[in-house]
Amino acid sequence: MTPPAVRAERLFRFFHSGDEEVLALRGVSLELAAGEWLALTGPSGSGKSTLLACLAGLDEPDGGNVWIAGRRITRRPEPARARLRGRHIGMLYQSGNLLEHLTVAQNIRFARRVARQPRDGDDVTDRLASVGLDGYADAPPGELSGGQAVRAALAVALANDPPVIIADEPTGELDEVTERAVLGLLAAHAATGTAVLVASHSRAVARAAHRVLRLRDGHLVDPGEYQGGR
Ligand SMILES: Nc1ncnc2c1ncn2[C@@H]1O[C@H](COP(=O)(O)OP(=O)(O)OP(=O)(O)O)[C@@H](O)[C@H]1O
Repeated sequence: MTPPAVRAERLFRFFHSGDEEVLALRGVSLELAAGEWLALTGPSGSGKSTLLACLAGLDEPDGGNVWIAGRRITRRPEPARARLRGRHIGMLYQSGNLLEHLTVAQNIRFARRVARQPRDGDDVTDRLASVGLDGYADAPPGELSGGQAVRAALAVALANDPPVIIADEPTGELDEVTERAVLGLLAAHAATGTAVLVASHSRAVARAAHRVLRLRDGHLVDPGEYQGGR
């Protein structure tokens, strides 16, 4: 049987802030199948970013484990986590994952280098066309509009052709029309078998996703109450 694209089992994460202990995740378990698009919602501070960081191996949970395509990414040294992330996960952030001193095309090629992808897939023309950015290969990120920057960031996140996309509030700064276009791109990727996990406050994201999970105070609220439509 094919393992889930993402599986998390009883994740705990604590932070110390002065004398206080913050329980950012309190036993979160979830599964995401290939081709499934999951929206993660919840109030500010409920643990969404912490959960995404633990799933992507950017942060190590204090308890529990995460498997990406059947491979455990937790309890491993950072280089091993980075290798798994490079091979299996595309990360998309609100603040963008573009290096300002490189052009859009150079950003994509650099992301492929980091993920140890072969050079023969370095032609970025198709990649830019697939996110609606034909003709922007030589543009520096600083000259892109907000919507174009998110599209470019998506092309960078997809540079390693990952089976899993993890996005933290990717449309937070976009107008409705541009947000819809970006959600359309994510939907298209889910339709080709990519697992998509998007943390967002946006109702449009929750409406577009196949399934909605809601975090509150570091744990998932009864999912039955929050099923979203396709
Ligand atoms: N590095 C850290 N050190 C201390 N506390 C932290 C750290 N990272 C997160 N927290 C705390 O953990 C809790 C969850 O934070 P997190 O950023 O995951 O929430 P969030 O749901 O993503 O919020 P938002 O929607 O505002 O981005 C918060 O109480 C936050 O203050």
